[in-house]
Amino acid sequence: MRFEDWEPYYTEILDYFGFDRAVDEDARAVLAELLPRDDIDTLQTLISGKTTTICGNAPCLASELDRIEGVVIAADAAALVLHNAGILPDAIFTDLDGADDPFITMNERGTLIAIHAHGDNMPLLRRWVPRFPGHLIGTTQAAPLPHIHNFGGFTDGDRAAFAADALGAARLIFIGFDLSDTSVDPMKKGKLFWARRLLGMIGYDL
Ligand SMILES: Nc1ncnc2c1ncn2[C@@H]1O[C@H](COP(=O)(O)OP(=O)(O)OP(=O)(O)O)[C@@H](O)[C@H]1O
Ligand SMILES: Nc1nc2c(c(=O)[nH]1)N=C(CO)CN2
Repeated sequence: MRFEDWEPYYTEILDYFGFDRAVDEDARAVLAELLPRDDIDTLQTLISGKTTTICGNAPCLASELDRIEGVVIAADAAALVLHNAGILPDAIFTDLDGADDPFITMNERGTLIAIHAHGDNMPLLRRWVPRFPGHLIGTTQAAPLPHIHNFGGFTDGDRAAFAADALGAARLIFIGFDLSDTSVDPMKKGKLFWARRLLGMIGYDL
């Protein structure tokens, strides 16, 4: 998705949550400075033309692992559920608030980490980015830079779906998505509302 097409949704999201665009841009600069490489070609080769399963972190995830097909992308802490089940995801999309040491192990073993910069995760960027030894890309929800990508999408799960769609996945399968989850706090409820709305834009009514 071109940034001009994403920007009206981004502006609405900023208003909805009271986030500050300038701070997102500061985070983007921090990530651009910290990121040692851009493995977008690796991610594109992985996904292009393939069935891709996007794993969200709803409580139902563990019981839906038998639906996995093709390339496996985990949204943030969904990667830990996969790791505990002995499944190595091909990629993890994360703003790092669910990151834990197994992310490093998985990255060492070949999992590409797509690290998202936003106004509320600069300390996490500084703590985690230098620790990843393997394939990495950087993402932003603000305007992209040459090596910091914006495929559209907001939460880790829907951002992963937007990226897979943009990189030419043949078909997306969603597991671990419960966008009507009532067990979540009000902030998360708002994020899941946006995840549903944005996924609808690219043809997935969850
Ligand atoms: N019921 C759910 N609870 C949590 N995540 C869900 C749910 N349904 C779908 N997801 C997707 O799983 C992703 C990963 O969730 P997780 O709680 O690990 O990440 P998070 O970083 O805390 O979430 P967020 O991206 O909303 O900040 C979410 O970004 C969301 O897209
Ligand atoms: N500024 C800001 N941006 C975000 C945030 C967040 O908490 N703050 N969370 C996200 C993932 O859900 C995506 N983008």
